[in-house]
Amino acid sequence: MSMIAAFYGGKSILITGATGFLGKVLMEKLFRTSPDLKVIYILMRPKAGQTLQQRVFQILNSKLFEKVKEVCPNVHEKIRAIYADLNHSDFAISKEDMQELLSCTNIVFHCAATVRFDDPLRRAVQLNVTATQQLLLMASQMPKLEAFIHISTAFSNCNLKHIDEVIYPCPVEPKKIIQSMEWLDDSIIDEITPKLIGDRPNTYTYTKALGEMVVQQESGNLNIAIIRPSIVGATWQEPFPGWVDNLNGPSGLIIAAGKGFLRAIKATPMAVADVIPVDTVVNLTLAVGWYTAVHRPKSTLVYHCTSGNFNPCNWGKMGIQVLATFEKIPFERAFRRPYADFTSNNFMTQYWNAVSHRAPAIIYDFYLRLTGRKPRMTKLMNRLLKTLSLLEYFINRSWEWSTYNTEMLMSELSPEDQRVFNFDVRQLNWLEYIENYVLGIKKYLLKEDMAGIPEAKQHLKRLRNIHYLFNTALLLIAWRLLIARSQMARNVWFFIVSFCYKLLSYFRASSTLKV
Ligand SMILES: CCCCCCCCCCCCCCCCCCCCCCCC(=O)SCCNC(=O)CCNC(=O)[C@H](O)C(C)(C)COP(=O)(O)OP(=O)(O)OC[C@H]1O[C@@H](n2cnc3c(N)ncnc32)[C@H](O)[C@@H]1OP(=O)(O)O
Ligand SMILES: NC(=O)C1=CN([C@@H]2O[C@H](COP(=O)(O)OP(=O)(O)OC[C@H]3O[C@@H](n4cnc5c(N)ncnc54)[C@H](OP(=O)(O)O)[C@@H]3O)[C@@H](O)[C@H]2O)C=CC1
Repeated sequence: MSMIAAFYGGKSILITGATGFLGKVLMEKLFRTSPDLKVIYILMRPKAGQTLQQRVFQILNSKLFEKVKEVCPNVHEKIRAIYADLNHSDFAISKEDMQELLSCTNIVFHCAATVRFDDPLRRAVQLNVTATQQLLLMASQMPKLEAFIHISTAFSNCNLKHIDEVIYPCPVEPKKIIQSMEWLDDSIIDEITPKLIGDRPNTYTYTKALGEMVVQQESGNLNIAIIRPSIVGATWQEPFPGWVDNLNGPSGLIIAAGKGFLRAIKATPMAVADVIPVDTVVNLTLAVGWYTAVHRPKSTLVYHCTSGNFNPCNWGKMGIQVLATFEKIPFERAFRRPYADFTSNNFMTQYWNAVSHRAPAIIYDFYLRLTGRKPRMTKLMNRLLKTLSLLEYFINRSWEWSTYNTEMLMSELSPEDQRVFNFDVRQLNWLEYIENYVLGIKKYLLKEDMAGIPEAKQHLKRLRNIHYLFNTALLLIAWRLLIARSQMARNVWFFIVSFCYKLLSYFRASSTLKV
């Protein structure tokens, strides 16, 4: 019997960010392994014209929850969607709901965050720092609370090369940052942002570091732990391999490469691709929840959930395997044949951006205009280039994360828990994982049918022929222009033609002799 699964039985669990990538997998695993849990409260907001109930209905009826419905048929009754907007000072939770949350919650998993790299500092602080502070304040009023688990990121201290499982201080106190956001106007905030984030690449990593400081400072008597996952990727094993539902991290770029938009990328092939499957993060999170509540460590423990020092894979290997998978499982209606290369210097990056990204987009938009349609490729390409520039920082560096606490926890688990809540990435086969990841993107993100693979292959063959035809035509035009302008080119051309003619005559003569 799994001790961790038994621990969550009968518990009232509060999850923020339950509608996000990580939150959904966390809920799924909780229901599947502890179907006797009492209730999961999810703090959520209506979105895209959907009410809370419609959003919950959609999640529970998705493929991800198919197994849950077998083991926990009354799962609908065990989810309590509570209206909350973490951008509001008191989360805009009703009095009655707040009363219930405060009096019943046993465990809190705080997953909600803005993970955008380009968010203005004010927005990132509100969600990643102020909301964390407010949630901790709520937690301190929960008499039955056993553990508070805060999800951070392994990149919160990406300005360092070696990162320990400790909370590093930022130069300006989070409380001061929160206060200043209340009275500074947007233009001043924009001006001071580069100074505040210092040698971090964006407001996301900076505010996640501030969030950790808040957790440390406001922890009081709470049992708290922090989990720092690296780049969260598709599921490895559970509930099935390859599940993914958003474009963050590598997923968006895999689509861009598979559809033939992305042809070159500024990346260091030998840099470690510290991707971690989302189900591994969830297993560690649930194990940490159990350990924190049951063993009550004296201080706030930080757990790195990374793959690099257990089972490293680099971007070069990942890129090659992604491209190899496209051969077997191509995406439908590709713009160009998938082929991408890593470039290492700025000049080559600019060159490939002009030749392989911008020029084809301009030509295609010109074609769309000619055929009376609305041009869209240049806009799409500009977005892709913006995304590439934001991700560049992470694919040209390697980090070392120490994992003492994570290894300690692994050794504390019973063999059964090690199996049910497996977070040992030494067992991960990268080639298999990447293939399933690409397949998952095709099925669950692009919603493409596997029956369309022969047609997709046929389409790629047509694109290859168009490519050859285009290159040949280009070569001939260039050559024709050269001949018209240069005597030397004419001489070379005359030499080649007469040489070919002689070669042909020779073969013809020798074949006549044989007969
Ligand atoms: C040798 C051969 C080599 C061959 C190589 C070829 C294969 C390539 C495979 C290798 C892949 C390598 C990939 C490396 C990726 C590394 C990522 C590292 C990240 C580490 C970060 C730390 C981890 C974390 O803690 S946080 C989680 C990560 N967070 C993110 O990833 C967020 C990033 N996203 C953003 O910040 C924004 O969404 C942004 C700025 C990218 C776009 O903002 P914008 O306002 O312009 O657009 P949106 O409204 O958000 O969306 C508009 C449009 O774009 C689509 N989109 C959104 N995100 C992405 C994305 N990441 N990639 C592509 N497209 C994206 C979105 O769906 C919208 O589309 P619509 O059609 O308009 O709906
Ligand atoms: N994905 C990754 O690669 C990594 C993620 N992490 C961390 O993991 C956690 C989860 O990330 P992930 O699941 O990928 O992120 P998602 O963007 O998929 O999910 C974010 C969640 O936060 C919720 N949220 C955002 N703003 C608000 C708000 N104002 N009020 C209420 N809820 C809000 C979203 O709700 P809604 O659906 O309504 O928008 C959503 O449920 C984050 O803390 C992130 O920093 C760490 C390392 C890597």
